[in-house]
Amino acid sequence: MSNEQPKIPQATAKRLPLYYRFLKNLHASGKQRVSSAELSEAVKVDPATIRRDFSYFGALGKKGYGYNVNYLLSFFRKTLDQDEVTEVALFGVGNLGTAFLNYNFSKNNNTKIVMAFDVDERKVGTEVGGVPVYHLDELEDRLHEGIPVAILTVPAHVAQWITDRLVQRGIKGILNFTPARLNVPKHIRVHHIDLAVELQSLVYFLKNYPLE
Ligand SMILES: NC(=O)c1ccc[n+]([C@@H]2O[C@H](COP(=O)([O-])OP(=O)(O)OC[C@H]3O[C@@H](n4cnc5c(N)ncnc54)[C@H](O)[C@@H]3O)[C@@H](O)[C@H]2O)c1
Repeated sequence: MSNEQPKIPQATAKRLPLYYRFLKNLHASGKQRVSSAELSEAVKVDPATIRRDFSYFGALGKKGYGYNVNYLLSFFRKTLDQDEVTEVALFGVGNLGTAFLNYNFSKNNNTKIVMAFDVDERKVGTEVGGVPVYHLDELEDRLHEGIPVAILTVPAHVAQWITDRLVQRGIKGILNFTPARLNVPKHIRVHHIDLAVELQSLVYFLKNYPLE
């Protein structure tokens, strides 16, 4: 993100990709403006929050007019660095890893998995979803400074070992799908994703906070 951008709260920043995707579709269908009520319906965020979020972007909706789609899109593009692709490396081309490589975040065009690593000789040297799979032994040679993010879809028992090597190589962020809790220096950001926890949480909310 460029330094000229105003600082926006983290909660707002998290909603940006949601807004961005919806506005891109609106733009593609030829719409010039959108109301906070329409946006709210589409992205499931309440209109008051949308108005507050958008005020950080310098977009003040006009009564009876709504927001200018082009203005918002160009703001989001700059803020999300859509023009600058962040390259990502993936570790572990198994069930989960293969699915990610085939998907390759095509809807979210500012990130791209550019290489993958595995130790299985049947996978090394192949391409999955157009992404080359290298042997883990090649990590230090292949992983260069231009790749700040890694996705871990390896067995849990090798996760910390690979993480230590990634840290040595200057990685900045790790998306961890393994159940292992990773130890990293303070300046490295780890996001842990656990589908079981997400599912449990959904079931809990269904039971305790039924909608309508
Ligand atoms: N977070 C979640 O919600 C969630 C859901 C399912 C699975 N998982 C976890 O994700 C991970 C992957 O699951 P999966 O079902 O794809 O497993 P998998 O066994 O299908 O795939 C693991 C892959 O890692 C490779 N591998 C093994 N050791 C390696 C190493 N040292 N370096 C690089 N690659 C190595 C294997 O060859 C294999 O291709 C596991 O840790 C699993 O517990 C997480």
